[in-house]
Amino acid sequence: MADAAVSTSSRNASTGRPMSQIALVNVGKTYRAARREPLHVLRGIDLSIEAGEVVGLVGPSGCGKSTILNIVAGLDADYTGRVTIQGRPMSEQLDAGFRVSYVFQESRLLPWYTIAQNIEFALRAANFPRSEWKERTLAVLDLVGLSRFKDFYPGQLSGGMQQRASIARAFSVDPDILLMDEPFSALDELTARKLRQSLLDIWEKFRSTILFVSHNAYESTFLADRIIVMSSNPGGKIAEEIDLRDVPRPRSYDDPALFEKSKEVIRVLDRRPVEA
Ligand SMILES: Nc1ncnc2c1ncn2[C@@H]1O[C@H](COP(=O)(O)OP(=O)(O)OP(=O)(O)O)[C@@H](O)[C@H]1O
Repeated sequence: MADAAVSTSSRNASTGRPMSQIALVNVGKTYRAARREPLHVLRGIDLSIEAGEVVGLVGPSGCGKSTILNIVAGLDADYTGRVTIQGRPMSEQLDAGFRVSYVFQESRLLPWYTIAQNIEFALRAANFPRSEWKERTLAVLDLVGLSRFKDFYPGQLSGGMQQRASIARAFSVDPDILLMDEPFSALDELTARKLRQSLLDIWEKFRSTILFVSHNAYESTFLADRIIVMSSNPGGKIAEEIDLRDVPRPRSYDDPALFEKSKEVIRVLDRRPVEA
């Protein structure tokens, strides 16, 4: 809609890129398969994520978290309702060059390319000039501690290293929106902690809008400004929002305030009152 067009004043101060507020309005999703009852996964979902905000989606298995990410990524266009980025239809914004990176639970690297070539592939797809590829590739591999492995093929790396490479690939294009589906769940806790911190360091610098899915209450509270807890009811309704904007950054896993918020997430997931 022209009246909601992105103006030059609404730009990210660090990157100069347009701001990327995401809104889902009355979004519904039904999976239909032959000889099966339709599965209504999402119904009436209203969700707004401010530009530069980090929002976590948590909820029981099968409640529709990945479905929401797929819709926001533009991978699933078969839904009802409206999804906008900065007030304009998402599909239009993606066509106009909004950069969305998606980190999945598994690395999804192209096995016939080296790690560096995988990242260059993403840079080419995002229209970065070839002259920038080498520097960007090395910079992101350095962030995830994989510089030495740039010429290795995915099959020559451990699962955790492959996942770090996929995170580097996502960061390489300076995404306006970063979507992550349990990105650290396959990693050992120490590596996961390092990568969460790297993610937040990059976010502090570039302020991408981040929407992630996690099953880990501590991870979610460490990363997020807000956590959206979804319920398992068939409508996939949003059960509660937990606000962490009052927990200062940089955060520490030892911060009692963070621990309290984690307990709150678990309480909502568990639907049990907090013990006095
Ligand atoms: N392509 C598909 N076709 C049919 N049903 C699907 C499809 N993708 C997902 N579903 C179903 O939709 C529901 C929601 O799936 P989704 O992956 O969004 O859940 P989730 O909350 O991310 O789950 P998890 O935490 O286990 O990853 C599940 O019951 C799933 O089986």
